[in-house]
Amino acid sequence: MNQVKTALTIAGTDPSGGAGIQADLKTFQEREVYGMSVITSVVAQNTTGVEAIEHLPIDFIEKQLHSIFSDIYPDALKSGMIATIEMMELLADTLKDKRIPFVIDPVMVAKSGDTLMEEKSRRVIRESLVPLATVVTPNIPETEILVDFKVESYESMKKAAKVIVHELGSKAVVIKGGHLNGAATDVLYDGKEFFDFTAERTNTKHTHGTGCTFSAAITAELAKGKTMEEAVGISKQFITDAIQYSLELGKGNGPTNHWGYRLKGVPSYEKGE
Ligand SMILES: Nc1ncnc2c1ncn2[C@@H]1O[C@H](COP(=O)(O)OP(=O)(O)O)[C@@H](O)[C@H]1O
Ligand SMILES: Cc1ncc(COP(=O)(O)O)c(N)n1
Repeated sequence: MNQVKTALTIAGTDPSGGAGIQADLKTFQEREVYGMSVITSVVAQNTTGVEAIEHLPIDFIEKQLHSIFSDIYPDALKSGMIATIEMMELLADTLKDKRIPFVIDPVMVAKSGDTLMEEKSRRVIRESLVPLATVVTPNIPETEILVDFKVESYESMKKAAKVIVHELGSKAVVIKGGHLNGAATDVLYDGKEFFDFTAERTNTKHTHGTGCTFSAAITAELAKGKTMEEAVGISKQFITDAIQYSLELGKGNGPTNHWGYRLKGVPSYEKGE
């Protein structure tokens, strides 16, 4: 039997199941890697927004990390909601000598507009975590905070990508164009070359958890040993299908559909429409 690959997510929770740890674990399962999780913050949220946030004590996050790394060593890991400077420092300290792919989704603000990362931590992530990343996956507003200039066009995405790799020190970056108009184009830069990943924009408000799902898919593919270009390509297709078949659940912005890719080519009456 082939040895199963393992992936770890270090992030906050979403009890409604569309974003955060829950989205990551569903994605790991769909991408056929064994999923593990370390919870940083427990978030009372749903498709309409965030009601309350409780950060776990820092020594308890440390204990969870110890439980993982002393037992089932992951083949790749990702971080999502890392709200405080103490959490960033703990993570940096834990990961600095570990030679496994590390995907950072620099989650700052939820789609609902609620803050998920303390204001004062937003700049600290640049110095503490980004230099350790194999790849960072910011959306446009997060990119603007990382690079300190406006990103409103494809050319400025490329300029920001260069800053994130050459000045902030990440090995690679994928800047997600979900927040711009027109086609959904993401730009991967690996320090040498640019690669574009473009998909038709789906006209839907049900995009809760898109960033989490996309970065979890990249993590799973890197765990399997795919190259960065392959991992991003597979994950782009995965998230495009998940958005195309997103779910009208809840009263706000519904979640993406983690098994969307399985519905392609399936007659509509079997899709439950
Ligand atoms: N309406 C859409 N149709 C197709 N792809 C989309 C749409 N919105 C976002 N995407 C894609 O989903 C992924 C996540 O991007 P984005 O929504 O910008 O992240 P975040 O959740 O961090 O804000 C990217 O690949 C982006 O291009
Ligand atoms: C715990 C947690 N992590 C991340 C997001 C961002 O998800 P999105 O911006 O796609 O709603 C979220 N809502 N909750």
